[in-house]
Amino acid sequence: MSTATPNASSDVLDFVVHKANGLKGLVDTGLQSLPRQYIQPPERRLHASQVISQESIPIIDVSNWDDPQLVESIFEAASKWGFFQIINHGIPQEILDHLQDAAHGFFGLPNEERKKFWKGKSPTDTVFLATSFSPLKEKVLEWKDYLSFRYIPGDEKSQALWPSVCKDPVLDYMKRVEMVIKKLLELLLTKLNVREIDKEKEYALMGSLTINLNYYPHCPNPELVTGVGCHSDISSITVLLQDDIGGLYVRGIEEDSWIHIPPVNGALVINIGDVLQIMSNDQYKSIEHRVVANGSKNRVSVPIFVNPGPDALIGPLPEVLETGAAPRYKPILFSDYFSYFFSKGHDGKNSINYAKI
Ligand SMILES: COc1cc(/C=C/C(=O)SCCNC(=O)CCNC(=O)[C@H](O)C(C)(C)COP(=O)(O)OP(=O)(O)OC[C@H]2O[C@@H](n3cnc4c(N)ncnc43)[C@H](O)[C@@H]2OP(=O)(O)O)ccc1O
Ligand SMILES: O=C(O)CCC(=O)C(=O)O
Ligand SMILES: [Fe+2]
Repeated sequence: MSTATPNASSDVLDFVVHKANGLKGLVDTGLQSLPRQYIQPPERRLHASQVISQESIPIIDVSNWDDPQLVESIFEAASKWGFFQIINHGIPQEILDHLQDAAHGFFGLPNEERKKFWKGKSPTDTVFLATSFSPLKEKVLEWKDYLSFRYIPGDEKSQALWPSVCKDPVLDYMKRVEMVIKKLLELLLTKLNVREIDKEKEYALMGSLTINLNYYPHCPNPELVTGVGCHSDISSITVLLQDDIGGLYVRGIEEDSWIHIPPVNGALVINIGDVLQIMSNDQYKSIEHRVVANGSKNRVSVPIFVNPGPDALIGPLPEVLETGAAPRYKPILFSDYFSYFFSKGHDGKNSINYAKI
């Protein structure tokens, strides 16, 4: 059944957020032109002149985790770019393909089926469907819906309530990717003089895993909107699977320059988040990135936010300060940082100032 496209600004917010139709529901009304609610001011759009093609972020082969050169390559990429792609990580292509199919499968469900999982209505708090970033707090909405899962290994009771179209693909992926996350964190921490990740450090680095299925529907005027605005992640690291459409840009070293992260079949994009920048006292960089919308294709991407547990206290690691370096951040409770992050629209790298001394 088709529904009329809402047009007044308040109708759009009501239809998309309060009536739980999401952006996908809006696009499915047969949207011909862009509602005002989604039009970004010019200074928040990415212009072709800002994109540089001479630079690229590293692609790192991780087939041998014990290779001494690997730790150096990861250290360099995490310190300089804050972003890199990994290949030959051992997760079968079939598992990655099923995950992307699951994202399309969920967002292809009838509106009434998707709505059952809307934030605040979902049958379990370990999965919810949402839109944009902080839709009641931001000035302009982002061109994105997402289905978010909190992954707790062995939590079969709540996982039984996950949408059946994506439950198994998400769980199969999570079981395989956990080892990759642990290896990456081990290598990153080795270069910070941490010899062993004990239980306390493990909780601070990866005490909570969130996996999102992001859905960016095709857009009638992609140049006027933003898929995801300029931001850095708050995670320790983020592990992202993107499809073959492209659209993810990372801030370059030159003033106001942006570098495209090209889709590489089977690769995972890894980025350092604010938590690891803070723990490393700025040795590692959590770099701003953004996503542009596409005029003809529906893009999916699947980030895993490797986050601290909510009551972890985050600050520069003692091992990092052993050199006598002055701490640049004060200890913060991760749950406070999380709430602060979502209390406003995306605003580049400003969130980390919350923790700065
Ligand atoms: C997305 O880009 C990201 C994400 C990240 C994330 C990293 C992560 O680790 S988690 C990813 C999943 N996201 C979340 O878990 C955050 C979800 N939001 C919240 O938990 C809360 O909104 C809050 C941040 C704690 C703020 O709470 P509060 O101020 O009390 O506001 P609420 O009561 O929750 O909301 C009011 C009202 O709005 C509805 N609502 C809020 N957000 C959304 C949304 N995105 N979509 C749809 N609806 C939303 C909410 O349900 C309430 O509705 P009522 O009908 O009950 O009034 C890292 C980097 C990135 O770029
Ligand atoms: O969709 C993407 O490529 C990246 C999304 C992202 O940056 C995020 O969800 O934090
Ligand atoms: Fe991000």
